[in-house]
Formats: sequence, C-alpha cells, structure tokens
Amino acid sequence: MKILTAAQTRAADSFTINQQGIASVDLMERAAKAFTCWFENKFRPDKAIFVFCGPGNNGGDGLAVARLLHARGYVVQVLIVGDTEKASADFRLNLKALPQEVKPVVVTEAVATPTVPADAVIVDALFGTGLNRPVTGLYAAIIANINESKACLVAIDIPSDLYTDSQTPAAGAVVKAAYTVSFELPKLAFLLPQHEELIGEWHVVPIGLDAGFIAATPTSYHLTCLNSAQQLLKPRSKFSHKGTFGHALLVCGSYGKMGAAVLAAQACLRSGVGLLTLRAPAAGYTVLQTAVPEAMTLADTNKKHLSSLPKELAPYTVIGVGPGIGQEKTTRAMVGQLLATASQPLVIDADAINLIAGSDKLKAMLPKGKVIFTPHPKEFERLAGKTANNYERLERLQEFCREFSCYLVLKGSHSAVGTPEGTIYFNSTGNAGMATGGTGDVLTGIITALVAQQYSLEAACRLGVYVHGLAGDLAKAEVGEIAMVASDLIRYLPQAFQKLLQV
Ligand SMILES: NC(=O)C1=CN([C@@H]2O[C@H](COP(=O)(O)OP(=O)(O)OC[C@H]3O[C@@H](n4cnc5c(N)ncnc54)[C@H](OP(=O)(O)O)[C@@H]3O)[C@@H](O)[C@H]2O)[C@@H](O)CC1
Ligand SMILES: [K+]
Repeated sequence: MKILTAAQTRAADSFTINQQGIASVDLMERAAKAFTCWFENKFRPDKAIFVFCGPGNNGGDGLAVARLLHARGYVVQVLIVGDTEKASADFRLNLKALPQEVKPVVVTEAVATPTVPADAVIVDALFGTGLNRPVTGLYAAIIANINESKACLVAIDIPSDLYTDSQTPAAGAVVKAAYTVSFELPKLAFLLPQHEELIGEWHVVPIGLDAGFIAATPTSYHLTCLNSAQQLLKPRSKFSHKGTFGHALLVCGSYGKMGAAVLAAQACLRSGVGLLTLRAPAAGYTVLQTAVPEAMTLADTNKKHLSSLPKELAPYTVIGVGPGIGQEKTTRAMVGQLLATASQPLVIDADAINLIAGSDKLKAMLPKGKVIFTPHPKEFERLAGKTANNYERLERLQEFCREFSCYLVLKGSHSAVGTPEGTIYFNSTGNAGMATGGTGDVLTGIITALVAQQYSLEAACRLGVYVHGLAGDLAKAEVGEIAMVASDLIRYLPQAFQKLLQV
C-alpha cells in the first residue's frame, strides 16, 4: 500500500472527481458515509456526539457526518469554529444540508465552548490535510479545551494541527485522538512512533479514489500489508530438497548470552532454511547442540567469546552475525575478518552493529549491495548518528542505505525497511508485547533463513518483519502483551507462515 503526501492525496481527489464525473461534494459524502459506518460499529447511539468543525473540507466532512449520525438516531451537537464567511464551498453545501433539529453553534471565543461530558464522543473535524501553518488564537484554545476533556476523541482524517508529512512545528496545540479514521490510504504521520499519543488507534476506510492514479503516483513510502506479504512468499515446490533452501551460517553467542544464539537459530529453522550451521564460542557447544538439535555447531577455539570464523565460508548461502556476540576485541577482529572475506549476503544485528558503528575502518569495509542491518533505534543512532525527530530519522535512514548500498530494518512499532534506492517499506504487523529481550534475535533468524532461500534482500526484509510481527500478533491472542516472551514468537511462526499461504 502506498503512502501519499497531502498534495498527492489532493491530486488523487481531483483526478477521481474528474474521472468519475462526480462533484467534489459527492466525494465528501462518500468520505462521511465511510466514516459514519466505522463510527456506528464503534459507538452506540446513546452516546452524545460533539462535532467540532473548522472552515475547510475537513469541517465539511464533520457537517456531513453530523447529518448522517443524526439520521441514525445519535444526539449530535455541531460546533463551528471561526468565520463561516471564509468556509469552503463544500462546507457551505453541507451546512445548508444540516436538518433543522441540528442547530450548529458558531464558536467565536474559546470560553463559549460547552463542557463535554466524560461519556460523550468528540469528533474532531477542525483541520485535515489542508492545514498549512501552526494553529494559534481561538483554534489553539479550542484544541486545548478538547484535549482537557475526558470524552473519547475521534479525529476525521488526521488529528487537527498535525502535519501530514513533515514535522509539526512546536508552536500550536495538536488534538490527542483516541481514534483516527482516515480516507483511502494511511498517512506518513501515522507510522512514526513520536505521534503515537496523538493519533491513537488508526483506521483507513475506502472512498473509491482512482486506483490507476494511485498506482501511477511515485512515492518513497509504502506500507507492507497482508496482501503484499502474501505476494512476496514463495511456495515450496514438491521437487525441492534441503539444498534448495540454502545453508545459513549464524555467528552468534557469548558466555552468558547463549540464549540469543538459541532464539536466532530456532527462528531460522522455523522460517524454512534448508541447513543451519552455528558458529559460537566453545562454551556454547553443549547448549546449542542440546537446544537446537537440527543445527550443526562449529565451536570457536575461544571459550567465552567469538574470535574466529569457520575455516571455510564457501558452503554458506548467507551469514547472519550479531545475536549475543558481545563487543570483545577478539570479536571485533572476527567481524573485520568476516567483512573482508565473505562473498555472500550478510545479516548484521545487535553487537555486530555496535562494533561496526564504533569503527570507521569496519564501516569502510562493508560490501556494497550485500548487507542487511537490523538495528533498534539506539543501535541505528550509533550507526548513522543522532536525529532531532522521526522525520529526520527517516531521511537519515534513506541517506545511510544509499551511501552504503545496504538494506536496513529499523526496528520498532511499524518497523521501517530502507533500501539502497531510498525506498522505505513500513510494516503493518506487531504489537507492544514484542518490546522485550530476544525478539530482535528472532528477527535475525527469520531474515537469515529467507535470504538462504534465495529471497532478494528487499523481499527478505519486508517478509521477515511482516511474519515476525504476525507471529507476535498471533501470540498476543494467546498470552497477551504483558506476558509475551521472544520464544512465543517462534512458537507462532508456523501459524504465521500458514496464514500467509491462505488465499
Ligand atoms: N478534497 C476532497 O475531495 C476530499 C477531502 N476530504 C476532506 O478534506 C480535507 C482537506 O480539506 P481542505 O483542503 O479544505 O483542508 P482543511 O484541513 O479542512 O483546512 C483548510 C482550511 O483551514 C484553513 N487553515 C489552514 N491552516 C490553518 C491554521 N493553522 N489556522 C487557521 N486556519 C487554517 C484554511 O484557510 P486559509 O489557509 O485559506 O486561510 C482553509 O480554510 C481532508 O483532510 C478530508 O478530511 C474528504 O472529504 C474526501 C474528499
Ligand atoms: K481532523
């Protein structure tokens, strides 16, 4: 699914209106109907509804929604904020269309806003994608009032005063929505962790924008949904044998962190790899042979920390490195040896990222087009530098992937996969239960297994994060978010892959 800018969305709206020979107010009606349909499924008609409308088409949506909710038996109070003289044409048409019983109140000063009861619902239709400067004065005061209310807050299209695709200026208040219901496509702002408290739970409802126009509109930002993950997954042919699915080497573990190696190895095996060899310090030999009997283990001569690679690297299709390896000097030397000698793709995680981040020499040795990094935000910061906000971090991600010609999975809610071409694919699966030790090791195992099976590096990253999050979502249904541990994800990997195979 594509993520379009506010300007591109406006162009899609206009194109659709022309192409389908409808009036813009008809498209607004579709949007209002789609919103109302979602709303009816969420809130019973005994809830009092307060709709705050601004002067543009977002306010027009609010008026149409008020009319539709009124027709469905809700008690609706409409509050129009500001000067209706300057209102948009479709706003005016919808103002006229309001039934007499819904008497809109024009609010010209913040003190005049009614007290909204705690069990009511506020619909925020002040501003949508047409916001073009920070709100001040009356609007800012109203937003502050709305935020103070205990009522449930539902934003139409986007919470008011939040910029759609760039950093919102610090000046001005933003509506803190519990739910955001947006039209046709999600917005970039929804996918950034810094907006979690403002957007709440977001939903996208279709309004029939022209699919051909959207397909032809260029964008760097995409969201990987079930459909695209299913298309990425390759079914196994009946004539395949274990050699078909590659031989992965996982270089992992150190004394006290052998669990990371076990998790990565088990996840790799549960993600379809043909053969798996583990390289771990000698202290891990018995642990790994016992916990992961399907894998072969080649022990390092060093007892507690990795100091060298296996003699032959040629048999391996892909090498994953990092889970639990620590940052000893000997291990850094081994990472250097790996970058200098490996010709196959590398999946680089955890302390292997930290070791590379701390050494310009190692960074300069990164082979082009063959590396996948899987950092969490702190590791990304060490690798690519500090950034002031999530938008800047996305830019840095694009620059970094271009500079090193690498792929990078920036882990978090809506993990972002960056490619050397500067494209970013956000993930749509996963939950807060996965923010716990070891889930990153599981991801490394999954992605390594997919690369071993000849997935392109881009497909391995996108499918890997999707299936990892899906396993987390399936685990959540059983154990909830609080009690979830990384090995729950491994238990649910089979179901997650099965789900992707269902048409
Ligand atoms: N296009 C379509 O067909 C469809 C669009 N749809 C809906 O339309 C929404 C976009 O509508 P929109 O473009 O009219 O913008 P919107 O967000 O209502 O605000 C613009 C108004 O606000 C004003 N204004 C801006 N910033 C301000 C500030 N800081 N402080 C004060 N005023 C400020 C600005 O005034 P001006 O800049 O001219 O002074 C203008 O009057 C979109 O989010 C979706 O909900 C759906 O119905 C589907 C079909
Ligand atoms: K809004």
